[in-house]
Parts: sequence; structure tokens; C-alpha cells
Amino acid sequence: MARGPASRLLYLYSCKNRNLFVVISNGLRHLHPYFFPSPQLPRQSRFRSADLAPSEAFRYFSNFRKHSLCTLSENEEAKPMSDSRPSLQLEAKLSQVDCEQMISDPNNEGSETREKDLSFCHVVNRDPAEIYRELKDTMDGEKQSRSDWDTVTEIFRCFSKSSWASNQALGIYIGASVFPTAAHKFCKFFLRRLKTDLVKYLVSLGPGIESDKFLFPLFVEFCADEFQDEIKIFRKMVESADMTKPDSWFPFARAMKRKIVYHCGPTNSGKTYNALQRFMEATKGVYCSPLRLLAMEVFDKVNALGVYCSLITGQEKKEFPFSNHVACTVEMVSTDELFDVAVIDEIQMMADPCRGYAWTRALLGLKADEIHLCGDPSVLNVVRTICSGTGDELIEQHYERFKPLVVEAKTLVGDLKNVRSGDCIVAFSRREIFEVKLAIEKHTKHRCCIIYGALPPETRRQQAALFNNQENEFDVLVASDAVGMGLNLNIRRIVFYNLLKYNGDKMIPVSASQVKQIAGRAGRRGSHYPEGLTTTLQLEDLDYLIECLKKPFDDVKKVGLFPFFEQVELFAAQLPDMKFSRLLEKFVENCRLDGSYFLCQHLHINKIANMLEKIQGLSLEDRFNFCFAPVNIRDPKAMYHLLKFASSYAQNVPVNVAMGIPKCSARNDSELLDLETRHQVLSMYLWLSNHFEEERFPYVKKAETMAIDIVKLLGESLINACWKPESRNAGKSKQRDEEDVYERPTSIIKLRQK
Ligand SMILES: Nc1ncnc2c1ncn2[C@@H]1O[C@H](COP(=O)(O)OP(=O)(O)OP(=O)(O)O)[C@@H](O)[C@H]1O
Ligand SMILES: [Mg+2]
Repeated sequence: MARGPASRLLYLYSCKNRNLFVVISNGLRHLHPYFFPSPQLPRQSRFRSADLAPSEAFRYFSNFRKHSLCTLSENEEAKPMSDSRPSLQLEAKLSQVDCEQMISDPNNEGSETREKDLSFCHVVNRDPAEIYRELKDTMDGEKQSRSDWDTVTEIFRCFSKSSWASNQALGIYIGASVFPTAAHKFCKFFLRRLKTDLVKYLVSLGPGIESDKFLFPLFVEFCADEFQDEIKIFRKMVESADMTKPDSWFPFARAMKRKIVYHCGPTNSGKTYNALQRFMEATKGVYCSPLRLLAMEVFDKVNALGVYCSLITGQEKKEFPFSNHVACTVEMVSTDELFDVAVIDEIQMMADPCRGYAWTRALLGLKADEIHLCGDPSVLNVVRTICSGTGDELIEQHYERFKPLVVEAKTLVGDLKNVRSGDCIVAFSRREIFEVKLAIEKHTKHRCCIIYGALPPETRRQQAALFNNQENEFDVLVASDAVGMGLNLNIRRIVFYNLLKYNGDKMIPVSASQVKQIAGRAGRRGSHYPEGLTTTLQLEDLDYLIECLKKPFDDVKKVGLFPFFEQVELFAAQLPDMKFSRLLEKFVENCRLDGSYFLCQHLHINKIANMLEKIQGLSLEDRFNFCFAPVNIRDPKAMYHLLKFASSYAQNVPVNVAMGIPKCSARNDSELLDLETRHQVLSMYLWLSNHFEEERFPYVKKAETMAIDIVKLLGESLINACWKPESRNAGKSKQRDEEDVYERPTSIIKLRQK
């Protein structure tokens, strides 16, 4: 192969059964290894995915160096090889070019440098393993001039701070925490045994990446000698945090020939309806819901149609006698049972930063002949990739909205008096929801129902039923984004009170996909208003609304994963003395993922793990399970109850609810907040009773009765609510501060208050 000026000298071979190369290049006048991943690997797994250490690479190099050079031009693409040996084809290619000739290539270098090259030629071409052995056998270093000594020490200072070297070191299982020590010892080792030719060569390169690349193979040899134990430990740790190839976690599902049907389309296009038809026809079926609420809806609907169906959520198990069908929340679906038909609703939630792993697990692990996925097109490409990996057959069914959604251009011109019957006003904080309800009921003849995420699903359903019923005065709904999924509502028009949302840190615009999902709730087929309308309260928000509705769906590249307990347990075995909360952080630092996956956020889990750290007597599995309990981590009262539950559990005493119930409905907002918290605590108790041995939670019946009573009180409270809202954290939290800062000066509420 002819070499042009831009050609590089490369050694190629594949890593053991991996889609990776190690490329050794001396195009830069010295030899250095680096990993060259195939394009589908994620950036962060570049170095970690290599299972061939540079030291091994150099051993290959030594074996092949006499006859195994080949050249690739800059733009020639390297192709992955699956064989663990250098391919025959490659070996044939590798026989043509001579090393010396390449180094002294006149096209590559100017004549001045060429002279320098020649003086250090023997260093450049030496096997690093050989150099290292020689250094190791040296007792005393050769004397160097002051300036050379200074330059070399500076070179080593740079090497020990080099992020490139630290990254590459991960490839030989020298972790980031060991690298500084290893680099420091390597420096001491080298400086005690200085060889003039090596020093001269290093000085000619100067401090920086060129020297780092020359030194790195020597460092590899040094570490292989001096840090064997550390390498072994880190290697085991990295291997036990391996989350690549998640499809291989479900061998039974892999052995099946599954048919996946993707019902793909916007909201209100009949996706779930069609999937449920197949579910009901099946002999044995499972429906996986994103919310308890939706699981309850399907449970009621399917049973009403004469198909016996059970309900399983984190909090409740309603076994319907002789039923072969089950409606469950996606987290609760069994990957052990066999089904004819499974439905996974809102499949785009695979990309949800917190809960995405539950959808991924369901898709990869469900043992069903036919799996129906319902969702928007955002994860279609990822699902295609996953199915081609698992070998499942994928059928795509595309849907259009039954009736187009119409944007009302005139908006409510900033005045809630323009609200009409059948409107749903969407606001993104609890405080605004109550403000809007208060203003509408004070200044118009309409009465408002309320729906937001912190309300129990039963209360949300009650409020939805109240709003849907045409026979009463409750003809306006005020809701948070919780309205975007699950409920069948008679909404004529969605009015966005604003299009900003607090993200836990600051106010940010609501995402286009969320705007679409919420706006799409207007005009459901079969409702009183089959034609949907949407608009904003403020004229200035209208452009953003239109922009969001016009935007095509995102093309999601990655979906969520989270380790099972067994994986965390395996990892914990490598770090036996580490606290659980720290262990999770370590797992996250060291886990490897394939290109189509990300690790779901674990802030919630960390916070609970930290809180439970001081409780003695909990096993690793107990801690892991407690961390998934449904608790609002920003609510100190709810967190306190979780701590109490865990303490009783650890002390082996029956876990008690230890909570009373108010006698009457809430008379102000803090009493309403209190009811919400009490219900969340009961819900947590029920969840724990389903996830631990039942006999340890003997007050399930009591908790259920109390939860029903609270739902009743909440329902009454919401109907009568006519107070100014308060914050759950009484004005102390950051969120509260942010919400206080945020004002809508043109809103009817503020104007009238003035
Ligand atoms: N073929 C049909 N016959 C009768 N009703 C239908 C039919 N298809 C859909 N519907 C009704 O239309 C409404 C919307 O359908 P569906 O819930 O399946 O939409 P979707 O695409 O899943 O929407 P979303 O994304 O909001 O979940 C439902 O009330 C459903 O019962
Ligand atoms: Mg649906």
C-alpha cells in the first residue's frame, strides 16, 4: 500500500471477541497504544470496554514487529474484527513495510527533526517491555545535565497530572484513585535509573502529550509488576459492575421467539385501545401501566367487559378469582411468568431519567409471545435497535390523532374570567393550582376540580369523575402535568396557565413532548368534546405553545437501566467494608454500559440510603429494598416515618403505622398538606408490606382502612378548598424560595390583589 504524507503506521488487532481494536501507531515518531472503539460504543466506555491491556498490546507488538507493519491512510476506516487473533488478511497486509523506513519517512518530518530522529532511533523502535526490564535491572542511573534533569522532572510532573494517561490507565485496570500513587512511584523508579538515550529522547519531546505517550507503555509494564493486587481488585470491581448486554440478563426471554408490535402515534390516537383488544382476546395477558391510576382504570374497564382481571401495584394486590389477566404497574410486572400477550403502555417512558429502567426491564425480560408497546415515536429507533439485538420480530403500526388539535389564537388574554365550561387549566405547581381555583371560583360562576401528583390516585379518580359528570356544577378542571397521562377526561380545551416548570433547581420551559402530551388530552374520542382545543392564558406564551406542538418528536438515543439487587450484591462482595450508600456511588462510577443505555438517576435512592445508614441490623437486600419505597424525599415528615419503619424492621419488632387520622376535612392548606402526607405514609407502609415479609407488617388492614378514610377526607377538602396555598416545607426550602421569586404580574390574581 502506498503511503502518502498523511499516512500513519498502525498495528491492528481485535480485542477478544469484542467490537474493538487496539491500535498502535508510530506515526508520531514513537509508539503508543490507544483504544479505538467501534462507533456504536458510547464515549465513556471507550477505555473501559477494552479487555486487552496496553501491556498485552505491546507483547503483540513485539511478536509482530519484525514483519507486521501496515499502513492506513488518515481517512481509511478501520473495520472491527471478531477474531481474537490478528486476522490472516491483516497479517498478509502487515508484511510489507519496514519500521525504520517509516520512522525516517521524509514526507512526515522536516530535515532538522529527521536528524534528531536518527540520534534517538534506537529508543523509538525498542520494545517498551525490553526498556522496562533494562531499567529494572539498572542499579544506578547515568548522570544528566541540570537542564535535562529539570526537563525530565517536569515531564514526569505533567505525566502524573495527565488526564489522558489517567484515562488510559483505566484500560489496564489502574483506577483513578490509584493512578496518582502509581504515577508517583513510576516517576521515582525512572529518575533513579536514568539512561542518557531515554533522557535525550524525552527532552526532545518535551513535557506534554508526546512524552506521556512515550512513557505510557513503560508505565504499563511498571504497573503490571508493582500494582498487581490493585489491578486485580479494580478489574474484579469493574467486571462486577458490568451492565453491558442487558438482553443477556433474560435468557428465557431470549430463547423465545417473541413478536413485538409497536403502536406508534400521538395522544388520543387509539394506541392503548387497540393493544387492549389483543390483551382481552388472549388466554393469558398482562397490562403494564405507567401509573397506579391507569392500572386501576384498566382493571375496572376489563372486568366490566367480562374479562376477569387482577390488579397488582406496589401498594395493592387484588386477586380476581379464576382470572388469567392482570393489570399492574410496570415496576411490578413479573418476568418469570409466561404470557400470551403483554401490553407495555407509554413505552417512551423508557427514556425517563428516573423510572426508565422499569420499561427497559419489561421490554427485555417479559416472557410473552406477543408484546404490544404503546407510545409516541420517540423511542421507535431504540426499540428497533434493541429488537435487532434480541432477535425479536418487530411490527410497527402507525396511528394518527382521531381529530386534529386546534390552537385558539386569541388566548385568555391574561384573564381567568375568560374560562369556559369544559376547560382544563394546567399549571405546574401546587401553589398555582390553588391560586387559579381560588380566582376562578371567586370571580366566575364556575366550580373547579383539582388534580395534581401528590394526591392519591383514588382522589384523582374522584376528581376526574366529578369533572366528567355533566350533572353537577364542577365544569372546570385545574390540574398539574399529572393530567397528561392515564385519565379519561371530558376536556374541551387545555389552557396553559404558564409554560414554565420548577425542575428542582430553577424554572425552566416545559419540554415540547410534555406540552404535546398534555395538550393532546383535549377532545378525547368518545368524550363530550371530540374536537380538542388548546391555548394559553397569556398571549406571550402562545408562540411557545405553537412551537412545541409543531416540533417533531425527539429521537431518543438511550434508554434507562438500573442494576438488580443481585448485581449490586456481586459488586458489594468486592468491597466488603463499604457502606451501602457509598457502595451505590462506587457502582455508578465503575459500571459499564452499552451505547443504547444510560444509568437511571439515583438521587432518591442515595438520599434514603444515607438516612438509613445509621440503622444497624439491616441486610444489604433490606437496604436496597427500602431505597425504592415510594416516599417524597423532600417531605421531612414522610422521611421520618420511613426511618421509623426501617428501625422497627431492623429491631425485629412488628412495624406499626403509629399515626392518627383527623376527624374532619381540611380547613386550611396546611391541614390539606397534612392529609396528603398521611396518605403517602400509609401508601408507603402498604408498599413495604408487599416488598418484605408480610408478617413483619401486621397492620395492613388498619393501614388500608385509614387510607380509605383519608381519601374521603381529601375529597371533601378539595371540594371546599378556598384558601391560599402554603408550601409543604413552610417557606424554608429552596423550592419554596424559587417559587416565591417567580411571579406572573399580569395574572388576574395578582392584579386583583393589588
Ligand atoms: N376503535 C375505537 N372504538 C371506540 N373507541 C375508541 C377506539 N379507539 C379509541 N377509542 C377511544 O378513544 C380514546 C383514546 O384512545 P386511546 O386511549 O387508545 O388513545 P391513545 O393513543 O392510547 O392515547 P394516549 O397517548 O393519550 O394514551 C379512548 O377513550 C378510547 O376508548
Ligand atoms: Mg394510551
